[in-house]
Amino acid sequence: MVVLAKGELEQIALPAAVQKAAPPLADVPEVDLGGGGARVDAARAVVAACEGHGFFKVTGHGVPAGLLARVEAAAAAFFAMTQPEKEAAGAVATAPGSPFGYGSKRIGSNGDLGWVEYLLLGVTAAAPAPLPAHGEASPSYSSFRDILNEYVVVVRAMICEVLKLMAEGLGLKEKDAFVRLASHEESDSMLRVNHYPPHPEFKQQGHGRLTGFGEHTDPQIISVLRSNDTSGLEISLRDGSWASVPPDRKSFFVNVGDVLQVLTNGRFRSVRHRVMVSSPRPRVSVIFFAGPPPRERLAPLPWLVVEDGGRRRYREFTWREYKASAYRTKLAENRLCHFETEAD
Ligand SMILES: O=C(O)CCC(=O)C(=O)O
Ligand SMILES: [Fe+2]
Repeated sequence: MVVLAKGELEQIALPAAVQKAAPPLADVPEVDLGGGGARVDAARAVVAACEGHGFFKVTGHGVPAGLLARVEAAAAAFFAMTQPEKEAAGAVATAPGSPFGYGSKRIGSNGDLGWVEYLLLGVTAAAPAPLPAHGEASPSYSSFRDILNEYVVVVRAMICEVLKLMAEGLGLKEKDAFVRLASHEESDSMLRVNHYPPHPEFKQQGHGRLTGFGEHTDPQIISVLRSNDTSGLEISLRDGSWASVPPDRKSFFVNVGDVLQVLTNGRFRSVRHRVMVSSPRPRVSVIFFAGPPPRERLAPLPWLVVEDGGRRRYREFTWREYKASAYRTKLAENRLCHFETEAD
């Protein structure tokens, strides 16, 4: 269970002005991967969604419901362990000083706080066991890791399919422009399992909503999220207002990340999102962040620069450089602005 000190609670509880619940997102864009329609239509739908909200729902993905249920149950069992057990299990999954492992309330190392606890794991492209194995890990972490390994393999396959559709929909000659980054053997991907404990009773003090995970964009290429049926995810719309995403445990949700915004020269939108906690039920989410290899040089794709009238909106940088820059900033900061080119 997450326990908060008094000062921390003040940071996580929201000021009265933002206590009002965000309205539900009326038109969640949906892409059916099930082969029901023409491939060209799915490719067009993916591109339209990435240009619009930078966010869409994936149905017809073929990931067995039984696997999703096992992941959810194993995550719930992991977070139901005692605090010392979680810390011990999370610590054996990582080397000291790394961002990976179990964390509670503190999101990253720059002072961001949230009503959340999580397990963050590095994922390599080497199948079939992408997550680290440790002989001395606790039994509950070992079985959780095995289930997550299975999950990573099927979700990565789905991500590759989505990335191919994006290139097709954009009419790129290089059909593997995106997928080669996520399937490269050195791809720097991560898996985060988030647990938002039920909202504690703070009503007497006037706190109705807490920040679960503060607003941010995801730095990678794309992130693919699956959650239980508890709401909380909100996305920022182009007019700056927030909309809550109705949960759907049968589907996946895809966020465009910063890298994809750069590769598409700003045509796709890296979506700002956050998680608000107001439910008496816990929220459990699992997010796969598909990142490029650390040494990969990232820049707008030439064809998309031509289509944009020759204006190149971002300078070239490596993923390693971008990550180093991102880790120095607070969650909510705009990180891409440091890599923008001057407007003519
Ligand atoms: O837990 C969620 O539903 C989303 C969290 C998130 O945006 C993240 O971990 O990057
Ligand atoms: Fe995120």
